[in-house]
Amino acid sequence: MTGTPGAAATRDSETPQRSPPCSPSYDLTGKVMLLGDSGVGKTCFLIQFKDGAFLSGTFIATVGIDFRNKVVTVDGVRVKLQIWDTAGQERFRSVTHAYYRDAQALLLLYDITNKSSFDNIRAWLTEIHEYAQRDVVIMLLGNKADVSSGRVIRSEDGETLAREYGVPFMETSAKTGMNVELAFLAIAK
Ligand SMILES: Nc1nc2c(ncn2[C@@H]2O[C@H](COP(=O)(O)OP(=O)(O)OP(=O)(O)O)[C@@H](O)[C@H]2O)c(=O)[nH]1
Repeated sequence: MTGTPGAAATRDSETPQRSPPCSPSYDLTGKVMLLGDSGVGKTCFLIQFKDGAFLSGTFIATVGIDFRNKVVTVDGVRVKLQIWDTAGQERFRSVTHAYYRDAQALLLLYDITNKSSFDNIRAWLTEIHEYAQRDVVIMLLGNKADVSSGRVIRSEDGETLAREYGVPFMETSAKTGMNVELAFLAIAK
């Protein structure tokens, strides 16, 4: 096939060397969703990744769904991540389910200071298996790892649960930025 000018989808799949001069500043695109109970830190996690900032203070729950783009470079390939930040509240579940199907990767968060957010991970995984693509990449994240005194979920508990479901795991902090970029880079691979 000859290259059609303006066909972004075609250019996205090409290597950087083969891109025409007016190509977009990325080679591939990927859709990532942030999932987990309300208050686990999904919005803060996304803001930390996108802007390197932490929103402290009043907690404003996400309504429905929102997204941001960020280009990352993985093994020399520029990947534009379209990151969907979902509302954790139950009442928005039917809205967010509609977006699962398009996601190539899911970051599933719990809060290490909140036991129910950890206990609900099994229910989240059930929903994921029901609504997402079969080959979706999933990573489990124990967020708020900067809070040492309020910790109720041990790192080993996160590891054990992740092993049971065959998904990678790490602890993160949207506050300090610990492992935030690493998590996105790992799923972008
Ligand atoms: N100490 C600490 N606090 C955090 C961290 N991440 C988020 N928070 C706080 O946790 C609260 C909830 O964060 P959000 O990012 O709004 O939570 P969410 O998961 O997006 O919530 P919904 O939009 O309702 O689904 C806010 O008060 C944040 O400041 C973190 O890594 N460490």
